[in-house]
Amino acid sequence: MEAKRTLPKSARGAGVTSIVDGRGPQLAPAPVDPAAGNGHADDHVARNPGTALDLDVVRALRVNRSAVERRAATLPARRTVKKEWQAAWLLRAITVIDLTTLSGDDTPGNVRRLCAKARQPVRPELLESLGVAHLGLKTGAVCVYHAYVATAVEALRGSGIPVAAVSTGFPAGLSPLRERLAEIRASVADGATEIDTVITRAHVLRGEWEALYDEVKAMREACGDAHLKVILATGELATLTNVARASEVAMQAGADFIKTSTGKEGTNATLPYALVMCRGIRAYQERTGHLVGFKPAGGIRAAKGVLEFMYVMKEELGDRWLKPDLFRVGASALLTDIERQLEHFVTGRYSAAHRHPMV
Ligand SMILES: O=C[C@H](O)COP(=O)(O)O
Repeated sequence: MEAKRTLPKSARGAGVTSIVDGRGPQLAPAPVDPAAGNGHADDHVARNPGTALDLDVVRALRVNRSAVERRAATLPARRTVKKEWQAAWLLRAITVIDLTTLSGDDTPGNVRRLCAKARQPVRPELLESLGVAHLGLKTGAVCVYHAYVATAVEALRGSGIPVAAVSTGFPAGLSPLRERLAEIRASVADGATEIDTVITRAHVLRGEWEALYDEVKAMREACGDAHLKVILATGELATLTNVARASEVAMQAGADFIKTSTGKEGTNATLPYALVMCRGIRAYQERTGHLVGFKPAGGIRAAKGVLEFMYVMKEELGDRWLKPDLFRVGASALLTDIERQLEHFVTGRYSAAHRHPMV
């Protein structure tokens, strides 16, 4: 009979509470113990209250594109995780996925199936083989259009999985501000506890930082207790300096997370955008003491790809930013590849993607 592989004890283990720095060529395992931060309710940082708009800080930001691109190009080669450590990191990745469906042909049935997948992201027999069936692995959130918030809330009841809504005239965000704010309030009223909003890109392209600050601040107010993820649509902001400045303004205005993309831009999440935004988060924390989360989203479909974003988090912000309250990955199809990789780890064989349907 074929021997199945499992995770090493240290990657499974109760009591593993942080990702430990690897001294050798490999990273140490990511913790996959719920006590190490798989939970949602019990592991939240204090919210970023924002600050007054500080234009001196915003205007002083400049990004050297070629330096950032060089760093982004070397990062995946310098950091790799293999075999059982990779399986452990992929299990960790599942806990930060905002499992997303944002299609014109979404239906209540699709959304319910996606929610079932969020509750049980990996087939039970695979989790058994990996020795982690007891962990109650689930995704970070389910992310849908406002129209499906109530459906998702109902389907996820009792699971502890939050529902995130893309509100504010997603993806272009060009409807009148009062309508965008009303949409946020409606999503919160329907039970969304996380709101992903888009910004007016023209404010960034024209350097209208006060207008951007006021817009994000109004969105934060409309969210109430719901957490605000501000989508910058980085692929439409023209320069990395604009990405850095827009990140800073969004954080000053009270963003709980800054997020790269809607998934609908020509260029979505990339490592250079992630580097610039994570460095902005670090500088903001050093200056104000407030912690802001990061969410790369759009076009992240391969297990290898999500690991690269995790390396950025670990290198630029540290282990604290690898938990769901400060790190999410917005993705509609990534889970399929992660499950395939886990199956390969356990059985030595790849299965067809259609054996891991999302909906
Ligand atoms: O926020 C999430 C994105 O819209 C998902 O994009 P994706 O379909 O390319 O994974």
